[in-house]
Amino acid sequence: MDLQSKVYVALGLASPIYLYFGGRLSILVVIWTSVVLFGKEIFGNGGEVPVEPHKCKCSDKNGDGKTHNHNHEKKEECCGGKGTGVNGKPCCGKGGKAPTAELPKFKKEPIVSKDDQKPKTKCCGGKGHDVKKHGEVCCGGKGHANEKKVEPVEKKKPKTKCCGGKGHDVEKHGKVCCGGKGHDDDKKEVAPTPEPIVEKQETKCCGGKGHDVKKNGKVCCGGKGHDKEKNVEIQEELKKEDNWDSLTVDFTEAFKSPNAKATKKSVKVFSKKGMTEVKATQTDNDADGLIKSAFTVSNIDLLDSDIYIFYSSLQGSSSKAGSIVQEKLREVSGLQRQPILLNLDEINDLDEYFVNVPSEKALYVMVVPSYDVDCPLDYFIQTLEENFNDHRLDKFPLRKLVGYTVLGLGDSESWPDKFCYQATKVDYWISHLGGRRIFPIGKVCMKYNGNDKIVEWANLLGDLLKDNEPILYEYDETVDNSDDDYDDNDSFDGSNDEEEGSDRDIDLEDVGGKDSNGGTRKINKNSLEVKQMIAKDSPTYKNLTKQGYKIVGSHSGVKICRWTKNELRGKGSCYKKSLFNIASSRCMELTPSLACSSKCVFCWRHGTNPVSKNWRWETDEPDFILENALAAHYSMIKQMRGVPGVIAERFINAFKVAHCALSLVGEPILYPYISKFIELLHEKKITSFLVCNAQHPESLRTIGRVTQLYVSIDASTKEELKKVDRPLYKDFWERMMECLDILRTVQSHQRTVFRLTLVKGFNMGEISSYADLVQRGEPCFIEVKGATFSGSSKDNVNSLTMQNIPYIEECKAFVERFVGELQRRGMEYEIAAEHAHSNCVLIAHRKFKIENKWHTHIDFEKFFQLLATGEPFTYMDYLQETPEWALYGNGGFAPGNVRVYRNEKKTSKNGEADDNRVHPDDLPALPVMQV
Ligand SMILES: Cc1cc2nc3c(=O)[nH]c(=O)nc-3n(C[C@H](O)[C@H](O)[C@H](O)COP(=O)(O)O)c2cc1C
Ligand code: SF4
Repeated sequence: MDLQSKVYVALGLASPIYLYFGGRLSILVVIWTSVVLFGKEIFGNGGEVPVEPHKCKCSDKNGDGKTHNHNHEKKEECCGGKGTGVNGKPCCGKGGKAPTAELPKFKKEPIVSKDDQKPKTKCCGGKGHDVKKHGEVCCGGKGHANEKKVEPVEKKKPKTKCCGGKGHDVEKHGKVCCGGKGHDDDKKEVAPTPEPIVEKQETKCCGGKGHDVKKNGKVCCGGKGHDKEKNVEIQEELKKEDNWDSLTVDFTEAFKSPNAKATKKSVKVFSKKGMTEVKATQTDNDADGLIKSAFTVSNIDLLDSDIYIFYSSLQGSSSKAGSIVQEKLREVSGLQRQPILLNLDEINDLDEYFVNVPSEKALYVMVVPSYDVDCPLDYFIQTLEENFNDHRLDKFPLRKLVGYTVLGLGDSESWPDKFCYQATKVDYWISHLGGRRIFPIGKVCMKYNGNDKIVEWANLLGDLLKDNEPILYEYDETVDNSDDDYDDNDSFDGSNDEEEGSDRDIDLEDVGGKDSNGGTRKINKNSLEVKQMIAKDSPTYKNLTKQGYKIVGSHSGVKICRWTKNELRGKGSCYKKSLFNIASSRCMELTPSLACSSKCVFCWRHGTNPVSKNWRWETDEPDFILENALAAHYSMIKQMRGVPGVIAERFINAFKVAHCALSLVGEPILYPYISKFIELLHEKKITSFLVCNAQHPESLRTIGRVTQLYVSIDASTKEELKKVDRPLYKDFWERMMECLDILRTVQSHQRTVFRLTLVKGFNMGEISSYADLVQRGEPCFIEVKGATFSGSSKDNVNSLTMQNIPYIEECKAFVERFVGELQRRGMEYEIAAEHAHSNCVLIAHRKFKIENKWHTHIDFEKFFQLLATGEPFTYMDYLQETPEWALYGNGGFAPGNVRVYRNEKKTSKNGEADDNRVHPDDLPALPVMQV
């Protein structure tokens, strides 16, 4: 009953009594009625008037603007007549529990978030609490200030914390300090509008224990309450950090620490001349929380540094970003030397930069994208990690740098959880290798206006170079073993999630090894994540398919080469027809590993394919690969049916693959089930021609029966091999030597071939050293082939031009000198066969010259018969005579084909006649090099 009704009832009862009994009795009746009807209002809860049901006179606008009287089941549920509910609930308007159906009333309030509607707040008991956590303002221990809760500012500022009466900052908390007396509403009304950064930043008080700015996103108050000025400063910084997406980040302010030199502890200070340590005295300035004893300070003149900008790129944006940074830094006045731009993926030996450094003033700028699929950067990160865990190396090799910074490119919209995660990894490992971060990691979303943000970042970096303020370096050996360095920046996955088990909780696992200084080194588990080698949505996949490769599963590939097509059309076969009797139209080129452990200069890959020293990807089953590879191969053959000149008989036979060239690109022997795969080939009566890069002796040793086993010998000396193959292994030469020993011993029953790919200017000099290798490996054959031109890439510092492609005469001259040297040493090798069109010549051991006739060809039927017996056999058991046309001097053009001569003579870049070389126009866009 509302107040008005109660008054009417009281007057109604009192009037007739007054008329009959006079004034006194009527006054008594009025008093009694009032007690019954207004008991609670008049006497409070302690009155003797009825308690059940509890009555409440509620002055609230219950949506209808009227005053209400209502009952509560229990008096604790009463709002005390204020018109609001208790325990954070709205007023029920009727007494009793607040019905949830009334929530729409609050939804009208734009300031009420979903969180506010959930009755999950708990009183902190006067200890002060976090708004974000509790969803309301602190009541100061006096009970919840309900009116405050509906204040717009309060609702929009759900994260403010009560300072517990110690005073706090307006800007940080979005309101004026209440001075410990409870929050002043008036002041709150004039509080600034909510900052998005505050909403995102889950600041927590450390409880006076002190914490790190970067880690917690703010300056420590030192337990004395938050310092206004510092908070404002950091707030600004956070605002900027929050704008990673748009990268309007003025890092320079964050780095200009006016008190940096003033602490009482003695810290390392590097003089302007190089990195000589000098003593510096610090005054007491620890209060700003930035300076720790572990920090080092450098005031080296960055303008005098040698800047190296490294980039890694799959689709070109990081390459462009690297150029932008280079250009912007060039504009920095006072910079002593021009910045150097380097493609990480083309660096022959990463150790030259990441174990040693190129100069004592080197400053590295790392421009890196992120890919959640395999990309060349994976190898770089793996290398940094391996270096960190390599006890043979200096513990902090990158301390020799003046400093470094990382610019990450990514896409925060499509990969919000992994935004620029690889940039974070690069930053992490460089800092762990001793690098000093001179500028915060930049993270640019390239989705919209990425290049503008890069320019901005580069300009800020340029400003920093000119800035004379000393720089506090976080890194020192004393902080080396902190396991939470990822916290220093964004979380590992790009989020600030503090949930347990989130990616950020990087568990640095003890791998048991001791570092060079006796300390235990840690390894990061996440960096060993297993990816697909060539994921379907990866740029590498697109790149390969564009070039005509069919990707099988996630790491294998097939492609039909031009010789297969040529033979189908009766236009000639490949050199393997001349040298070994392989029918090109029935040959499938396949690799079970598109990744390689080398980066040969003559390889078509130009650094875009995965590289690795070992297998680190998801693995497909061998039978899956074979079935799908055959299907893919046949689908490509099928496409040839409409091509003019296709010979029907050859076309039909092409659907019965007889040979498998396990070369194509990549390193087939990297695939862990290579022996099983070869067995499956043999079961299908498909011969196996396996080409290895002589870098995996452990696999070569255990490889099963192969029809023909190749080892690539791309150079005869250690220096040349490094230049030509750019192997990933540091002990590449020793590995090659071990492979040669294996051919001579363990695998001596196999039909072994040395494959030499001649590249002018790289590996055509040292004949005598080649002879040494032959002496060591004792191969059955030596196949010498001029490199073919695979196009060049501007990023590939070692990419070849036509000048590096030898003529057939040059190849022949080389072979003749080579054989002369072998014979001079008493080794029984001779030139046996050739395929002039491919610039290819075969040297064979004299044991294949039976009754004065060369037997370099293979009897395939015999091979399978021998295999079926299960008995041991050797290469001598499945020989076939080499036909006349294939012998050296006869050109090697297979009969049954019509040789096509070009009308126009092609010329190379320098205008020289090019008729003896394979012209680029003869080749697919990026042709297969070694078939
Ligand atoms: C297959 C694929 C995966 C990607 N994964 C991520 C990722 O995990 N995190 C991220 O921030 N960006 C990711 N990106 C976006 C790229 O990092 C971004 O486009 C970058 O600019 C590419 O640099 P690049 O052109 O130098 O290769 C991915 C892009 C592609 C195509
Ligand atoms: S040519 Fe072969 S061994 Fe060399 S990088 Fe290419 S795939 Fe690897």
